[in-house]
Amino acid sequence: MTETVTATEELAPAVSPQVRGCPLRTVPAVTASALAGPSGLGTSAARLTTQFGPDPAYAEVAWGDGKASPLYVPVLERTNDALGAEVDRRLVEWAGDCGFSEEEQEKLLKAGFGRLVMLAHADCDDPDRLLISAQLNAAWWAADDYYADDSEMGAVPTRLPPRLALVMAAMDPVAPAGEFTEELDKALRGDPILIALNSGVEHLTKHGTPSQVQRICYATFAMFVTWNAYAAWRYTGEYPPAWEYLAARQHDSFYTSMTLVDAVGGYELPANLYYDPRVRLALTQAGTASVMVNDLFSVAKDAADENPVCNMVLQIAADKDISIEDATEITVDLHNQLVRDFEAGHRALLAVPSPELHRFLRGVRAWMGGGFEWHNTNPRYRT
Ligand SMILES: CC(C)=CCC/C(C)=C(\C)COP(=O)(O)OP(=O)(O)O
Repeated sequence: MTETVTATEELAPAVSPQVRGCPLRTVPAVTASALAGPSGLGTSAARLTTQFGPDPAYAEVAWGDGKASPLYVPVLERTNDALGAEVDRRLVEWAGDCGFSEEEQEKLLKAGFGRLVMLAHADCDDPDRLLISAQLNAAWWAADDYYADDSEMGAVPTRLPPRLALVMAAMDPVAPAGEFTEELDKALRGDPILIALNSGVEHLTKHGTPSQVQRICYATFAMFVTWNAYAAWRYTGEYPPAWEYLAARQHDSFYTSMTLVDAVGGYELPANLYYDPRVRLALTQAGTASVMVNDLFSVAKDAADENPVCNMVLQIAADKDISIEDATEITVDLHNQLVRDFEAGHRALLAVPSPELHRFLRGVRAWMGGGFEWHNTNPRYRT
């Protein structure tokens, strides 16, 4: 049984838990240490870092065209081009079976989601298990592009919520309901994205536990609430301030991808450890940091859409009326702080006697390193 740190034990002194008289549940002090100065669970870990020097698992790395400040990222743990190419080959074959056109299959191959998962899931050499992650990531990305973000690919803000409701039905089977089931099945078989998500979950079901499968479903459904918020913002043209976008982004992040770390690795982090507030915090830090990398690389693409896509750099530039370059620097700082907070939280969690937890957190760290490498070398983000 894991020791659980309660919110009240860990209240951050600099963050008021009272807003208009309502007590707020706050995060454990691992992150709060960054806001409130040295106190709490993460502090001794942070001191260890200063005492023994920098952790060699992380480095400051130049990115993009090299003009902005470096990103502090976990070092890449594994690269294996042949393995990445094999996962990509299987992924494209599967995409054809799902009904994606040849042109779409070619785009998929170019995006290199097989390479992404080869870089990110450094503890797995099995192309079939890696394929689970490639399928789900490719399908999430396809839903994001075709339904949510890309107007040229058919994304329409007012159509997004009902489309996402059908995606949920594709991932999490609806109970049989007589005559209504027939029409639902027809709809679920009529769209390659729905077929892909259904098939990706089915593949995961063969290798993962019921708890892992539902974990992935519910992380995806939480992500969809954020997508609906973006759709409302883009429809009304009333874009959110950076703080509100960042809060929403927490549930629309590579946290969703990281939910697959143990299933792909062939083990299970038990649910009560996975959802321990300290672990949850570390995972949200890692997921948000990784998606800040995505925002940094996507600025030009996101700004170019006829309904500009929400992006941390763009929101900060608009909020503060500053240049993209200055907003980029603020986003780099935010990213680097999130990674350092993850690093401190990870170190503190090494005290928990669970080999699965240690493997999982290392896997999450590797995911961050692989995700960065993929973005930094991917044609999708070249302007
Ligand atoms: C892989 C995954 C969880 C996808 C869901 C949405 C997501 C977090 C991204 C695709 C990344 O965000 P964004 O939509 O800004 O990505 P692109 O800039 O379009 O690559």
